[in-house]
Amino acid sequence: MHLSFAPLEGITGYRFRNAHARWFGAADRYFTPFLTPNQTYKFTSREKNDVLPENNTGLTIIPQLLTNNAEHCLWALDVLKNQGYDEVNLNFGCPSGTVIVKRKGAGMLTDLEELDRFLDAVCNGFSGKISVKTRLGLQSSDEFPRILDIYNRYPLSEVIIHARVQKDFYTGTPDLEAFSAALSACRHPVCYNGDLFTVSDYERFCQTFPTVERVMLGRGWIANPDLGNQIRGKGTLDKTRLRGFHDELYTAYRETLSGETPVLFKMKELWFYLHCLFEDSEKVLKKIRKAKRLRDYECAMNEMFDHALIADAGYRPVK
Ligand SMILES: Cc1cc2nc3c(=O)[nH]c(=O)nc-3n(C[C@H](O)[C@H](O)[C@H](O)COP(=O)(O)O)c2cc1C
Repeated sequence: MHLSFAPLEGITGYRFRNAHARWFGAADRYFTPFLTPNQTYKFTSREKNDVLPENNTGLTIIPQLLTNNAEHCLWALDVLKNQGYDEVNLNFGCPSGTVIVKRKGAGMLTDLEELDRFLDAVCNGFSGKISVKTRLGLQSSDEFPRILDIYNRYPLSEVIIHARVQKDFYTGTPDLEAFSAALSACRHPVCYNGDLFTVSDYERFCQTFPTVERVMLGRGWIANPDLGNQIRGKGTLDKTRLRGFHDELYTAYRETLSGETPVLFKMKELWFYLHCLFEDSEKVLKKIRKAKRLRDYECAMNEMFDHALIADAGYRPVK
């Protein structure tokens, strides 16, 4: 099975990916959180840093773009190609309201003629590989057959399906029936994404879909950074490695972000997921979330590491 680390904006940037790979072994591929090419024809420094080859040494990285403008997209593909990336992923899945109103992300699924024109221009203008990460539709997965007809017209290297529709955001359960229909009808390699949080989730999925060779894991792999190894039957999560991972990431944020507030913000986001690994973590998580200074954070974080680890932990949303 090919395991891809899903992009989570604000979390799985280059510092996270490097620390993850060092302490838990690299994912087969890491997708970057979306970069947003626009009329400035410039990436922000955050975006530049995230794809800089020297910030991603030894990792297989697929940069992801969020745009509905073919010219901006082709510019970005060219810049990325010159940096050595011969494969780029297009985001047709972001459900956020501010993205949808601009007809980007899952908003690209609103007007299928526009989607067709966009893919036509981008696929004809770029010689590298293009994959898409998509939702099943906006309101209903009944929309997907028509969307897939369009994907099937272009030489995409992969279709990654987050088996939900836009209006679900991240709630409810993935629509496996619609995924199954998509799997049969798609002429490209298909990668499944959605709610594989534990080894048992993964095994159940493989039993249901024995022909699927690619899955993408997001929240579950962040909540349990050892999930990939556990899926491969060689995971041995222990606090030493987890602490090493934490400390490397914490140090990297302190060295590269200015001031305590952005560092605290990043660490709080990480613990939103990571606390799932620890027994009785709710109270300590609250302390982490309330920390206003790094020294408060360190106290709360040390207290968290005093808690026992849960053996078969998986991501669970905070109540
Ligand atoms: C906070 C957050 C940020 C995300 N950022 C991105 C992103 O930049 N690009 C993208 O394609 N998907 C993004 N996603 C969606 C994930 O990549 C993934 O599709 C989703 O979490 C479902 O997979 P999972 O159930 O394994 O987590 C984001 C999700 C969350 C919760």
